[in-house]
Amino acid sequence: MSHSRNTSTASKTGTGKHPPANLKMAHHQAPMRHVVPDASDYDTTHSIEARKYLKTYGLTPPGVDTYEKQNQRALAILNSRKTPIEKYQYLSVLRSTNVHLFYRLLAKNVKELTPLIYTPTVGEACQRWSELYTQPEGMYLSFEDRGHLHTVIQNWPHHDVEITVVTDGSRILGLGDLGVDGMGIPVGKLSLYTACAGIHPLKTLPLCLDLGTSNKEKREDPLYLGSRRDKVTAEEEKDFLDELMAALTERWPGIVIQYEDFKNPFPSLERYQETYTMFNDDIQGTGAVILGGFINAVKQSGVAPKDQRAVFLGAGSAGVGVAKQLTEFFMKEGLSEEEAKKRFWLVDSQGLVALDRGKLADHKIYFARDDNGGKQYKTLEEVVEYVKPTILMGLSTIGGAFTPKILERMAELNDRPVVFPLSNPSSKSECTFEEAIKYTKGKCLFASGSPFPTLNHAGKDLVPGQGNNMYVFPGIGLGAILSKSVSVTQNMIYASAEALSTSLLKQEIKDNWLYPDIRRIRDVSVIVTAGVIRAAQADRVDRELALRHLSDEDLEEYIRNRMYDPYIESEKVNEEIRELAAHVIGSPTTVGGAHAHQNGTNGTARKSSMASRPGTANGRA
Ligand SMILES: NC(=O)C1=CN([C@@H]2O[C@H](COP(=O)(O)OP(=O)(O)OC[C@H]3O[C@@H](n4cnc5c(N)ncnc54)[C@H](O)[C@@H]3O)[C@@H](O)[C@H]2O)C=CC1
Ligand SMILES: CC(=O)C(=O)O
Ligand SMILES: [Mg+2]
Repeated sequence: MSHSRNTSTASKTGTGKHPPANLKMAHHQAPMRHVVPDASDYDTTHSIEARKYLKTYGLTPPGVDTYEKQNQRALAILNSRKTPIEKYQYLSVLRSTNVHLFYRLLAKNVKELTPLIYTPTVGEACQRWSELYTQPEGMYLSFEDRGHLHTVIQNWPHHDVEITVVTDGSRILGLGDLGVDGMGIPVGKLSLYTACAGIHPLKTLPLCLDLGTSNKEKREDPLYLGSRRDKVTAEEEKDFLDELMAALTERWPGIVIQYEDFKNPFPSLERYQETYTMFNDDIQGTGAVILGGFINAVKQSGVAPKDQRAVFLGAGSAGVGVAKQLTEFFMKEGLSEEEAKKRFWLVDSQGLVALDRGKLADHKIYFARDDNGGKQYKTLEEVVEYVKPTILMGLSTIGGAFTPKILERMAELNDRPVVFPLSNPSSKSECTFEEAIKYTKGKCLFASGSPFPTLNHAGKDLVPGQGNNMYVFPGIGLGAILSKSVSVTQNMIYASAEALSTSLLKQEIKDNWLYPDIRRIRDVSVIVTAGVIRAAQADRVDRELALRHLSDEDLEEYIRNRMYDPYIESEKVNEEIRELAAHVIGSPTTVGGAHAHQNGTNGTARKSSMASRPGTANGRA
């Protein structure tokens, strides 16, 4: 697993200017490490002297790879795997056996690989987690562990965790309650934290809570690896989470905690958001990412906020989270709160959410309509006819719910209808990009939760936007970590959306994109992180006060320099050898008792190819 028992190369020996005392060598003594190698120590790019130093010499084939060759081999193996789930499995093995190679590969192929480690493939991986389980990739805490969570958490082998993504598996994407099989989500989200925001992989903790499952099929599946109990009550969950939050922050006081894919996450957000450095990705991250794209959509559609009419299919955590975030935007654009919230019509499995419909869940009341004249609108089609929306959002988990008829109607009603089918994975998307383009005759402003391929329409290549919280959560988390925020405020969330909306290049704007190219995600995450840090400062929740005095440019540079880079990480072992060699008088190139060889093209002075490149966002509009 990527979180192997041994600490990283860096933490074993230190990477500061002076080698630790126990590694200082007397004359003629060979430098050597007296620790068990960890998985990435077997990297085939390591030089011969590095292998001797790491005591992995003879344990890998004798040839020394270049990064390029190694990438090529890994890609060829990946491409030879036929199905997405087989590719997912190969990538999981790679992350466990050579974490830096995994992230080098991901960095170079982020657009191609993200759908394999994240939505949509992670959905199937979760559905089949117990069937396919081969290796530990995170931490599981069970309801039976209550009272002892603090002790169990001590078993996590890494001492410096900065961020955790925690789920109880009760609403995994649009796939329902998958119990502990939901572990794929924290693993996938944290891989994106590392790839997109450069949080060191060993500082991330994927966490899955086994609080039982309401999924009978799982409970009766002989291979299922969770407890067979039904879902615990809301009260029991609350007590468990109270203990969890205390235990996590006791072991790692600065930890940022991201809640993910809980069936009803509103109570925990309300309970912890001011006390802990936490946020809920499905409510807040999704709200922010959709606002970020929506700000750009408004510019293109030219419809003023007061004239917008938004119909949402789905009134759960994501639906309400997005509607709340857009409400805040409308208010900043000059509408009163009452006027702003009246721009929204939410539809759930019972139809239009209206006050006179009967008892409503607490989180739906804010947007419940009181102007429906006693009439209940049961279907989306009826609501579209009644509201005549400018915006159609899908956060319902119902694949295909945006029917050809509804899409055609949106195009009749608007010059540029906003159509965002945001449910995941692809099978749950309310429509495909192809359907949206076909039935709106290419008029719609489109973003989907899961990726769809580029299309040619009327002789023009159209690129679908991906309205997925992956554009913001890495920056929200990194911003909270670097600013050492005591909490994640609403202004920090809003700032992530605004920053995202400004991250497009001139060409991307010219091409009518709503979101930046995913291949630039690290640059985008720097911009989002900077926005989040500035908001933390404005709210005075930051504790890294020195950052307040940095110019915007210096702040971005500061962020870049703190991002994990898998190339630099792999070079650390060479750095250590150089430092040690400098202390071995008369044998600067003699390591492990053997004569040193040159390490091919992987020169130790190699510059990062990912981060630390100031000015990469120069073309930004
Ligand atoms: N694109 C993105 O970044 C994100 C997408 N999502 C997706 O949004 C979807 C919903 O997530 P949550 O809101 O957290 O789930 P949730 O379970 O809290 O809400 C689902 C909502 O859909 C409604 N619904 C269910 N069946 C329906 C039907 N037949 N007709 C109309 N409405 C129906 C439910 O009544 C509920 O209001 C999921 O598919 C999830 O993957 C969630 C977070 C982020
Ligand atoms: C993207 C995401 O967080 C979800 O679908 O739940
Ligand atoms: Mg989610």
